[in-house]
Amino acid sequence: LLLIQVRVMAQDIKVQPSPRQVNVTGKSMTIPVAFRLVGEQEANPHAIALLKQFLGDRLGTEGFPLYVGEKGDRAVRGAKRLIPDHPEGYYLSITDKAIMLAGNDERGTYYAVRTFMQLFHEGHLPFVGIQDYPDVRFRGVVEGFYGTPWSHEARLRQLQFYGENKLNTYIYGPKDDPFHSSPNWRKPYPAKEAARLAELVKVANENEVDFVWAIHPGLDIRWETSDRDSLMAKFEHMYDLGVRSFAVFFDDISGEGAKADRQVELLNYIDDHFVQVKPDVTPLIVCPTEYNKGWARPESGYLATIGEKLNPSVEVMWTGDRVISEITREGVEWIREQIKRPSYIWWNFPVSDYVRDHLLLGEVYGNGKDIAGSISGFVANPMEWAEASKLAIYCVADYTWNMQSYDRFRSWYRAIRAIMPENVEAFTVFARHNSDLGENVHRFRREESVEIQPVAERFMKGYREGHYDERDFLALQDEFERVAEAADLLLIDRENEALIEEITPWLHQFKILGDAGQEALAMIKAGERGDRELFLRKYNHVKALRKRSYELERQFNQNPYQPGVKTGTTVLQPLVLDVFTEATERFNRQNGTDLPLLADYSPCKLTTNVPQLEHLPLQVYPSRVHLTPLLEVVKWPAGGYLQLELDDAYRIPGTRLNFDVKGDLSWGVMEVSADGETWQTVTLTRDARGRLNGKWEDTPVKFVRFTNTGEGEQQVYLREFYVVFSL
Ligand SMILES: CNC(=O)C[C@@H]1[C@H](O)[C@H](O)[C@@H](CO)N1CCCc1ccc(F)cc1
Repeated sequence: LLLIQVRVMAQDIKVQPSPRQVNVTGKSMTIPVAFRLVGEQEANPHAIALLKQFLGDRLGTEGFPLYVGEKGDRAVRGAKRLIPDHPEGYYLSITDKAIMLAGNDERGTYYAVRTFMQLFHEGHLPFVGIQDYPDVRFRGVVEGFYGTPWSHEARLRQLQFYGENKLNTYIYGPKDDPFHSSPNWRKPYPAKEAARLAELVKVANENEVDFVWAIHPGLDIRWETSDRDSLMAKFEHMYDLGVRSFAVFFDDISGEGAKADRQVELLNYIDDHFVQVKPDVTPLIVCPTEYNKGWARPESGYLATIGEKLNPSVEVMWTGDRVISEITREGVEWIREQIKRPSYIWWNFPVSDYVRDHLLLGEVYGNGKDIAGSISGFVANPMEWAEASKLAIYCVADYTWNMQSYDRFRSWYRAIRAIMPENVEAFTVFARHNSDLGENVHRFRREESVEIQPVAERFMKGYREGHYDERDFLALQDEFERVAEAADLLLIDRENEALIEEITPWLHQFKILGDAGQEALAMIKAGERGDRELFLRKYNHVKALRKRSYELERQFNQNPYQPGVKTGTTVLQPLVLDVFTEATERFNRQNGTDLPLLADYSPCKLTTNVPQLEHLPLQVYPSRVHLTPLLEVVKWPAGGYLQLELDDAYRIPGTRLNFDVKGDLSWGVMEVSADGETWQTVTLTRDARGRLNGKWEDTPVKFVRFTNTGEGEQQVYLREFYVVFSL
């Protein structure tokens, strides 16, 4: 055995999550050609399986001694006092005599193996002593978002990823899975789905992950024994499939199902008659109806009831001060008082089901490093894009294992290297400019384009004042070039095809952004040189790119909430628009031309002869246009019409208007036209709330109009008027 003494420093120990206590001697050895495994019979079989898979045929009965086991096992009895006395803790030592991987429990041994695997570095193993254990007991992911549930394959990849990064919890609770929520929560899974769940449980066990099956009965549960028995039967069914961890979600419900004392009665029953009687089921988890401070009503006594009456062994989830919020020390201490136990954090990030046109690829930051003492768990609610969510999940793994050492940038950068090792630079550029949410209902925002933002701001200010710094111009040009390059490199990337498939629409949008940025900057130079022909070329190119961008928005990621594909919305997109507008206005002034601005470009124009509607602003989205509601009464004269002209011919999968009038609307007619000459009537049907709905699926049309064909003036409230259009 050649003991080449290669100097190894502590920082060379590249273990993620960061171990708590690492002692290096500064020396290392070449990797033994063979290892003699001691302890196979007693050690955690998943740890042994992982070792065998990793070391292959180098692991046998001859060679360098490798002791593996849990506290109390013969193979590691020498390390007894060195193993941290914490759940999932482990002691790892590598010396020139032997290697020892000793867990405080089975999972600790598994984590010792995971750390051991990361110590192999360029043909060497450092002589090291590590004592390590996690800050947070339950760490992982809750698949709890609205939208398309993850695929089976995506889930299998997730479980593998959690095993690699010492996450121990995956909670299955996709809002849109009918067998998780109403009405089919009462039904057993059909054979095919059942088999898939059983496979997930198996793979979760192999990766030392608790597969938690959650049920969401609150929308239609009846507080009587029949439904209680249905729920118990469903849990038994899941137990038979191998599930050993259970949750009940009472979030996003109202009415009967939201009553605290009824919920507590059911939860205590499940705890007493199922969880506590089974030999191997982990603590029951509940997501309360009042799951954030913003929604907590002290007068309702909801949280007080939970705190006082719910069995202490039941874990209670919490999203923080608001639905989407950073988790602070003050916040977790407040809720701990209310529920009389540490809270089990459900962190609503990187979930994007309320900003579906955005990808949230930014750093994980804003949560306290001093909250471990007041929480029992921390699970992240991810995006419907499983692979893209791994960036944030990786950082959550670092943060929850060792909070004090958590470094938001270092972790994020390592996440990128772990997920896209062959395209780190390109993916870093892409992730940097796809991290903020834009305006949203929860008012939750994230940093974006942090490095280039000050350059962009300083440049635009200088440009407007007539004296920008050429270095800023060049820095922006360089950034837009990197954007375009990154998009093309990632589009042909084959190392993580599942990820590229998820983000391809955004990569196309990113490429357009990179090109548009370069061309908008080129407009400035052409304008300065008085080169009209070049200016017009660049002008037309940017307009064409803008149109391409709109077309992508209407084609990809269509959903009823935030359809389309947004990228770089916080700094780069506004910069392109500002540069284009400023350069075009200057050109128009210098040349007496009237080149329209991009801002004028809208896929929809409104014309009307109803005075009050003349300047009505439109809320234009990639695939629908809303008229801004009016509070005052609209006097709609006979023959009065309102017309929307689209920029292209589209089908109309849906149109809705709500004039809030009691009587019928026989005086009005909705029509569509392809050419503005010949019109066809759209049949409108009134729904339960008095709204008129219609659609046009025949030949695509460019015009939609609503006319008062009656004899006299009508008085209406413009509550709602929108048109959804699709290619
Ligand atoms: C802990 N449970 C939740 O967070 C429930 C839901 C889903 O999990 C969803 O993924 C997440 C973020 O969008 N929550 C938002 C729900 C907000 C909302 C619900 C009803 C409203 F009326 C308004 C907002």
